[in-house]
Amino acid sequence: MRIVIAPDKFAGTLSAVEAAEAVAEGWRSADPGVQARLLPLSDGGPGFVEVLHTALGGTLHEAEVTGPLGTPVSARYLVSGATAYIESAQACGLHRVPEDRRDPGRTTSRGVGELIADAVGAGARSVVVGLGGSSTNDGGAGMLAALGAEPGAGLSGGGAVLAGLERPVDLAAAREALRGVSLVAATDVDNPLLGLHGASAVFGPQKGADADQVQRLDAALAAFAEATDPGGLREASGAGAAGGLGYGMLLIGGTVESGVARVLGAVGLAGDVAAADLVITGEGSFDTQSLRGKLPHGVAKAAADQGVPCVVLAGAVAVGRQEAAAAGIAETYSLVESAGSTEAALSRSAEELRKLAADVARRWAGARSGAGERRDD
Ligand SMILES: Nc1ncnc2c1ncn2[C@@H]1O[C@H](COP(=O)(O)OP(=O)(O)O)[C@@H](O)[C@H]1O
Ligand SMILES: O=C(O)[C@@H](CO)OP(=O)(O)O
Repeated sequence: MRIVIAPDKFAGTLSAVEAAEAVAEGWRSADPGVQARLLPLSDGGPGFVEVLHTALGGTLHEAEVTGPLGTPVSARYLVSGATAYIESAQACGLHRVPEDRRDPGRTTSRGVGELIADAVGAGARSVVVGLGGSSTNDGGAGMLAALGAEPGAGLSGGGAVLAGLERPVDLAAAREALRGVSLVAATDVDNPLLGLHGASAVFGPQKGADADQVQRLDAALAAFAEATDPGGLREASGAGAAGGLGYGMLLIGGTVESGVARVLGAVGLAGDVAAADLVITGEGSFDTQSLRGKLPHGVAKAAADQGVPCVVLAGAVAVGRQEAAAAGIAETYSLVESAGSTEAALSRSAEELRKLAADVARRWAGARSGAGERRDD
């Protein structure tokens, strides 16, 4: 039996690499003859650099940059050929901010701009920035300031102070810094910058904003949009990704591309799927969002395109059997169910994922030999 194990991270408990390894170990324990191809994946959020490095090789560069709260953090980006892959969450991710200090009015994306400048300085002609898992809501203002936008000081203090911007922001130096460089925002978030579906309203609460702060942050981003772009970039799909970092990148000539498509293409998923009997994917929470372009959906589609069955092993599953089947997913399995409780699934995630994978392996082995029966959980 040949299987491809291609999960996203289980946010908060397992990186994509750890999840893939746990599934492989569990499966092998029940089916030692299995040929397993491990392809841990990312949609541009946390894990982006690690999974691309695993798949592509290349050189990791380390840089000390401004963290989300203004203190330095160490971040790594990948250089493969003339392309640099930057993971914005390494510079300004939510996981970088202790829970009691979460405040999307204060956090800055400045470190992302410092990483872009570092990569361009190292000779990159193409810079792909993975967006997601951010702690920020500053429209990419900090990133732009690090690349030379003025007034720099007014742009690096987080999202809230943007409300006080009194004159147009001068983007000439930031655009000049990227002359001749292709800049790509890799994300599968299609939200605009502002309003009901914008960065503040949709992603502000997970970063610590209450309803009042969401309103204030949205107004501050509107002031930033007035000071930066009289045109329609604020409406663009993906402008609202990573607290508006998508918008900031669009302002300096960036384009938005699907992070899932970028990663699946870079790791060559289609070729591995074609040679497999079964594809396994997964993530922390497999819900209706997952069926709207998130990573497991992309993997399931790649499997369906080649007529290979796909199963999902997730922390929690909130997708019905029919919905999953319509997305080309044969079976879904939940760690919360197999471990017996959310607490157990969260606290013993690797061990429980190994056990679940072994159980699924026995069912598939049984089904293949005609002696067993598969069922959807
Ligand atoms: N081991 C686990 N067991 C159960 N649920 C998990 C586990 N790990 C993560 N989760 C759930 O998944 C959620 C994150 O969802 P995930 O799909 O990984 O990320 P995102 O939605 O940011 O892409 C967490 O908030 C948590 O509720
Ligand atoms: O960083 C963020 O603001 C959001 C959207 O880009 O990320 P995630 O989808 O990982 O919650």
